[in-house]
Amino acid sequence: MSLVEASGVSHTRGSTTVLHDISVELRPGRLAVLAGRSGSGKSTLCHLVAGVMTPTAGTVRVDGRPAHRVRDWATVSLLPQRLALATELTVAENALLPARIRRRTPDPELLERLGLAGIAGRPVHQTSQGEQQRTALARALVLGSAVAVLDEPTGHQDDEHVGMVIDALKAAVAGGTLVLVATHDERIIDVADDVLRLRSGHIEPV
Ligand SMILES: Nc1ncnc2c1ncn2[C@@H]1O[C@H](COP(=O)(O)OP(=O)(O)OP(=O)(O)O)[C@@H](O)[C@H]1O
Repeated sequence: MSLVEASGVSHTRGSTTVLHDISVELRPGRLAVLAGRSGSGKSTLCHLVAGVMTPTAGTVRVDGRPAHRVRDWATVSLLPQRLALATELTVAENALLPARIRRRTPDPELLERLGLAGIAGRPVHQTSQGEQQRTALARALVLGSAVAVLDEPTGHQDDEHVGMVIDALKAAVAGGTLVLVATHDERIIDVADDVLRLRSGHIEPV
């Protein structure tokens, strides 16, 4: 059964149509990659699946509901390119916030897995960009959401930390999450279950 279903989706930003008639179905427990050059429409499609934008035409459904109506982190979480962390709060406070709000016990290994355990108590404004990106990634994974939408999760990571990020993605998939990653990082594309290639807003035929 598909968890994310986009049907006939087109999207216009300003005066430009940036996605053209996209139809895809994605199942739970998969690592799905949106690959494509800069400007091909990856972030836009991520935002539509995460429900923070609504398509100009067509429908995006998550678990049978219009994506923009979901608004529940346990159903769809998002790692945006602009991380939207609370910089006065600590790494752990940011990463674990969704669990705290829902009174859920977070996976005790999550911060360790992402190399954040040693800086868990440090305010985010005293951390590097790569650390901040992994903090926002932990926040997207902490609830074991049905769908985790991750926009360029390795954009600020060195090789060692790319390995950690990939391990965290695999752990989420093993737990049943549909992980949807926008990336041009071949190291993630290599381990993906499904690869959707975007070119100028069109899905390329496989
Ligand atoms: N706020 C905006 N207003 C108008 N056009 C936009 C806006 N944001 C993005 N676009 C345009 O939409 C198209 C798709 O952008 P998008 O950010 O989805 O691409 P992307 O594949 O994620 O790129 P990148 O890898 O650089 O993040 C691009 O042509 C871009 O110029």
